[in-house]
Amino acid sequence: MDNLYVIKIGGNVIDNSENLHFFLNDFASLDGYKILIHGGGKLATDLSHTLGIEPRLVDGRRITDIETLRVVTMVYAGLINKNIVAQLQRYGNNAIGLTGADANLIKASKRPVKEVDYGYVGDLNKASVASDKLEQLLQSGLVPVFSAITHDGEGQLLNTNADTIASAIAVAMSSSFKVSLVYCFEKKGVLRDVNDNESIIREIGSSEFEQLKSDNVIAGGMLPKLHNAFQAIQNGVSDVYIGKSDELPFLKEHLFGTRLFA
Ligand SMILES: Nc1ncnc2c1ncn2[C@@H]1O[C@H](COP(=O)(O)OP(=O)(O)O)[C@@H](O)[C@H]1O
Ligand SMILES: CC(=O)N[C@@H](CCC(=O)OP(=O)(O)O)C(=O)O
Repeated sequence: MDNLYVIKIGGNVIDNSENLHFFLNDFASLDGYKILIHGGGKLATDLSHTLGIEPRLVDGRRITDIETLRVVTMVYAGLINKNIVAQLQRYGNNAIGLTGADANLIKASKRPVKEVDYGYVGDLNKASVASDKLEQLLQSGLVPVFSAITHDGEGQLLNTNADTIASAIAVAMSSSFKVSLVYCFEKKGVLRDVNDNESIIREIGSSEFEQLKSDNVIAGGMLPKLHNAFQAIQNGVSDVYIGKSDELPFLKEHLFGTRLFA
C-alpha cells in the first residue's frame, strides 16, 4: 500500500500569515500522496464581529444560522481556501481547492435538533467521503485542499468541523492507503500543562485519554480533536499525530508532537 498523509491545519496558524507560509512550504516539500484540510474558525469569528453577527459556539461547534453560513462559506471556501491553493502552487504543488460539494466528495447530513439547534451544521457518517473519486484526484497528481464546507446533496451547503472532516477522510482512505493523520496547530502537542509548551505528552492510548479527561488536563478545542483522532485510530488509520505546524519536517523521524495509539 502507498503512504498517504492527511493533514489538518488549525485556525490559529491560518490567522498568522508568517506561520501559515512556513507551514505550507513544509507541507509542499512532503513527498508522496497528501491531502490538506483547513479550518479558519478564528477568522470567521473575527469577520462575524465586523459584520455585527454575534458568533456562538457550543462544545467547539459553531451555531450556523443562514447569515453565519454565508460568512463561513465566504471565509473558508473562498478567502482561505484560495489563498492556500495559490501558495501551494507557488511552492510547486498542483493543489486543487475543494468543498464537499465539489465532485460530491463529502456528503453530510444536517445535524438533527436536540437540546441545541446548530442550524446549518453537517454531520458525517462512514459513507460520506467519496474515496474512489478522491483517489482518482491523487492518482492524477493533484493535491486536494478541503475547506470546512460540505453539502447535503439537496443543494444545501453545510458547515462541518475541520477536525471531523480530516478524521473521516483518513478513515475512508485507509482501505486503499497506509494513512498518517496529522493535526497541526499552534502548540507542540497535547500538553500536560496547557501553559507550558514543553510539557508534551509524547504518547496517549485510549485508556490514558479517559484519565486525562477526568483530570481536566484536556479541555476546550482539544476534546473534540482527540475524540476525532481516536475515532480514526480505531477505524483503520495507521498513525495519528497532534503537534506544532512548524515541526512538520520531524514527522519523517516520528519525532512530531503527540502520537496516539489504540
Ligand atoms: N492539554 C492540552 N494541550 C494542548 N492544547 C490544549 C489542551 N487542552 C486544551 N487545549 C486547547 O485546545 C486548543 C486547540 O483546539 P482548537 O483551537 O479547536 O484547535 P485548532 O486550532 O486546530 O482548530 C489549544 O489552542 C489549547 O488552547
Ligand atoms: C461546525 C463547526 O464548528 N465548524 C467549524 C469549521 C471551521 C473549523 O473547524 O476551524 P478550526 O479548525 O480553525 O477550528 C467552525 O465554523 O468553526
